[in-house]
Amino acid sequence: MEIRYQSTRDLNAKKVTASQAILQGLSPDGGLYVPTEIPAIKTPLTELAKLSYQELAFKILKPYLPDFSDQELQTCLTAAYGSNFDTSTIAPLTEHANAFYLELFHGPTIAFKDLALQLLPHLMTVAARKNKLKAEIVILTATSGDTGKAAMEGFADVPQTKIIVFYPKDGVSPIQEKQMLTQKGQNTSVFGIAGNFDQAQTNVKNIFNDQEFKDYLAQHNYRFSSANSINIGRLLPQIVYYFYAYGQLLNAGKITAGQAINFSVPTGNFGDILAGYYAKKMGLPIKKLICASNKNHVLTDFFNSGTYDKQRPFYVTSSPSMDILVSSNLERLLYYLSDRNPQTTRSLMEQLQHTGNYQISAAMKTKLTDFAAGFADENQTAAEIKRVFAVDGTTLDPHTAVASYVAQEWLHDTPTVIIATASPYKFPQAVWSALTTIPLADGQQALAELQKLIKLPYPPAIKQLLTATVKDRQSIAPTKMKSAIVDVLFDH
Ligand SMILES: N[C@@H](CCOP(=O)(O)O)C(=O)O
Repeated sequence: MEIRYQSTRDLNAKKVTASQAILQGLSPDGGLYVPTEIPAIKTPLTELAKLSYQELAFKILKPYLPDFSDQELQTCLTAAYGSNFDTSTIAPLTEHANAFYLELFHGPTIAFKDLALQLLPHLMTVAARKNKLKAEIVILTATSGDTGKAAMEGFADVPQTKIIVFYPKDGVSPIQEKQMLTQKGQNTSVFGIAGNFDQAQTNVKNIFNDQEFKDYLAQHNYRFSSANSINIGRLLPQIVYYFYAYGQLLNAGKITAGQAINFSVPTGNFGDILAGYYAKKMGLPIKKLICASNKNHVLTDFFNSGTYDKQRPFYVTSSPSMDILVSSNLERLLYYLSDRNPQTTRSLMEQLQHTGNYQISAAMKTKLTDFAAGFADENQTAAEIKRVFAVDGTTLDPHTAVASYVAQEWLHDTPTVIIATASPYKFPQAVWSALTTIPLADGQQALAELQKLIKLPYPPAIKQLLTATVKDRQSIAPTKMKSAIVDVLFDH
């Protein structure tokens, strides 16, 4: 049976094709699309290890995208993973300080989101053609720093699309903000909101579910989709690099085929680590998926207690992309923990919405053993940057440092891959202050000072940023997101 997609909350189990799920982004009932089955990988790991990133991506993604022809998928992959990455290996694995780091920051926006967002626009374009879609697709995106830029970069000037991004105006790094404010493309718009990421994400989801608004837009030939990991088309491409990391370990003789390894994943919206969970369910030998959080450790508490409680202070940290208290993709995990029970999933999500918390059953809790969890506070994050730098001069960004810190407990008896999600140049102030007590200038000077210290060449994204024209920041209240969308679409 070919894979189709159904909502985590769909009591009638209505199914859509992969291309329809990608176009819709979110299920109409507010749930998230999940595949009707997780396909087992049949090719031996030793064979997968011989493939290029593009070839591997084809093998992994093809069963999930049965309504894409081989030719269509190949074309999308060739366009997505080429000279837009600064290394032909796309996602190199390096070894430092007794651990392996999967470098996912070699794409055009120097964050791991590029691995999915360089592909999604191509998948979306094919999906629109396949479904004979005439409407213009409006990609609504909430970001805590990385997704927004990567999504705009991916969708810039893609025909039949407009992309509108909302970010917390005081909750991203200056470089992340500058990356977004220098984005080119007639179809891109970005707004800073006077609120946090959770408000941006909740409002985006509410707008998605506002039938009256959707009907109004439909009359004007617009429909919504998403570039966040709530869109299954954003999540699936992320499965690939878990297999790719494993292959690189095999090729380097660091493990033998079948040997189980850990992945430590800096986690906010739970999309990246959920892709690892899919990889494990497909047959990749993973011992623990280590969910690494920052000071906003709602997920650590959930894994350790079975209770999810978002009612707590929201901290702005040095790892802003993880400053999240409502972790969207956990909904998909709840669906699996409940043996794919949409009723249970819906009820837990409704509890979260109405009371701010929920507790999973003892039976669901027993299934959390695929995961381990921990967090690093601000001092621990800075100390980890300093520790790894002292070992061999490698500079971690604060998100990677969180995962690296949390991984230390797990890497003694099992090879452990730390997902390195961003370049340190996205967070010069945080990295600098972790490495030295000398005060750092603001703006471009900060980058130059950091480069002198860490001696890492600027990636192309940073070189471009130095001379790019910066647009004025448009700040709005979170309650004005809908009117901002209307302004963009109707050019008010
Ligand atoms: N960390 C993210 C937040 C959104 O996550 P996503 O994976 O759902 O797009 C960011 O950098 O914006």
